Amino acid sequence: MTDGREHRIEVQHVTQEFRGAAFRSTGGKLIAVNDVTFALTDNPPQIINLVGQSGSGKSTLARIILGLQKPTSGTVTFNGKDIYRLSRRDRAEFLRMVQPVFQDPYGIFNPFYRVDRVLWKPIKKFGLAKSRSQGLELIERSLRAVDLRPEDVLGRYPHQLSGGQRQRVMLARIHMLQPRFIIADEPVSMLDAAVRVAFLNLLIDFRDKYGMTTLFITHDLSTSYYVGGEIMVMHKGRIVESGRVDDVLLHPQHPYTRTLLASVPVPDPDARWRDKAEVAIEEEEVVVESPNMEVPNP
Ligand SMILES: Nc1ncnc2c1ncn2[C@@H]1O[C@H](COP(=O)(O)OP(=O)(O)OP(=O)(O)O)[C@@H](O)[C@H]1O
Repeated sequence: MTDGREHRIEVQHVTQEFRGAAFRSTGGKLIAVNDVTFALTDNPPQIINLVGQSGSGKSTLARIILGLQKPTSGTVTFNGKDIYRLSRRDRAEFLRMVQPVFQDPYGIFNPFYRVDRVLWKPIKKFGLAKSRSQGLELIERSLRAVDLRPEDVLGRYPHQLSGGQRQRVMLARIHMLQPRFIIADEPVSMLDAAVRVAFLNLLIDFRDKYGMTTLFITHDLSTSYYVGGEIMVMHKGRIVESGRVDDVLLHPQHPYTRTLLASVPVPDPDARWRDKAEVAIEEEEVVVESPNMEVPNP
């Protein structure tokens, strides 16, 4: 649970270059992330969308923020400390407080083990329970919090669950850990529309009930429109436009944002999806008082 203080991730002038023969046409290197600066805070908690087409650098940036890939230059700090130079103790705190959700968590599940293992691991690693029965109680509570019935999940192997159930198990894990930040990289792109909405509602719930801030990475503008909040548009490694979702999507300023919007397929005439999107944005306007991102002009 939150300790009442503000937690902050600062991404400052982060650049990631990749070098290799594959990039011969661009001088032997590719700048996947180009001088990106912004801050995430859990005060107030919110969902910040990071959108851009395939190859724009979103996943690379996510990996850098998660501490999985040290950038070529620039820094990422968590509560003021460089995440690539943390002490053992601070790193343990960072690993608990900043949790990933990936496109398909299948890679995180070992196909030879029951899914229970993914839920027991954080309990052991972070000492979340004093006894087996307390651990089981925590697991069951977290599964129910993400609308999964423990009896439908526990004791099963990953392939025996649907993609939506596997993603919810990852959210149950997050519910147990109560991190301050979720870095969600295309978490719903493999889910069908109904399951997708349910997953997005849980992220919104996590923000409202537990004060978690999510960096929500997607190439799909309609999901950004649904979750609302803030949005950053990424193009060729740079953040080219940012602001509130409704402002940016309804009144795009940057030509790339306009192109992205123009490439959105005509929406499915599913009136419920549309209605919910509008309601979500109206609610956002009440909940979020001020933007908490600082993004430089391109
Ligand atoms: N390890 C790597 N080595 C070389 N090039 C890489 C590496 N990782 C990513 N890239 C390149 O960096 C660019 C940005 O990739 P990245 O995966 O961050 O984009 P993305 O916006 O997340 O795209 P997608 O939505 O398709 O995942 C791409 O051109 C990609 O090919």
